[in-house]
Amino acid sequence: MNFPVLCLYPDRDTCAAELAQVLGARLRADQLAGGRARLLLAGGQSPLPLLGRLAGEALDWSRVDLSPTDERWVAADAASSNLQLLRTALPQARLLDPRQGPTPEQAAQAWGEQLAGWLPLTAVLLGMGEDGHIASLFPGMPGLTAALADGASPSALVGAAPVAPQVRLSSNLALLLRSDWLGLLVFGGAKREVLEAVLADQPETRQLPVHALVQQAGGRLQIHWAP
Ligand SMILES: O=C1O[C@H](COP(=O)(O)O)[C@@H](O)[C@H](O)[C@H]1O
Repeated sequence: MNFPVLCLYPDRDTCAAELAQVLGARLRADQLAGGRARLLLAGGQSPLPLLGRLAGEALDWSRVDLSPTDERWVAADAASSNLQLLRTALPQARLLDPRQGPTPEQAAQAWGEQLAGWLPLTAVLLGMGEDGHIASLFPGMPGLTAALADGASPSALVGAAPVAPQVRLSSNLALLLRSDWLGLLVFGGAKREVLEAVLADQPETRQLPVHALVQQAGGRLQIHWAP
């Protein structure tokens, strides 16, 4: 396996500023090439310092297609909605709501089909939980093996979180990997310990979704970490 690229920063603001520039440059390049830029961003807390800075990048946001990497099955405007997080920070982007159907299964199917039409993506920025989950692919959840399978068709699925809101929608790993730029944003000491164990291929980490990400993406993955 080629090792992921590790980018270590002294603090979260420095990390966010650097990432905003990197992502802005990627999105601009696809727009200058005459197309639309296509971006998937993690939800949760970690992207917060990044999003405001990203909004300040000189881009034609109306030509950026944006979707969360995963979503909680809550109202689109709920405080815990990943879409709401993105909509608040980047209102001018063309946002794709993962709620593309009346049930989680129907929504995941239709959302996955729309995302598959965006491939290859310009950039994907993932987050990670302390339990080693990425997007809404949680350790031990039903359907995890298929969701992480190398060579699966890019799609979306219904995920199951151990904490509320438990019903999730998530891109599968194959879809997340179909990106010209792939990053993992990780803050804090506890998550760093998880990552170091994964990078050392310690046996107890081999069932973790982030382990599958590291193994399958290898040197294409950039890990951005700050305390
Ligand atoms: O539930 C989720 O968790 C992860 C990690 O979130 P964080 O708050 O610890 O940064 C996130 O990447 C994912 O998109 C989200 O739905």
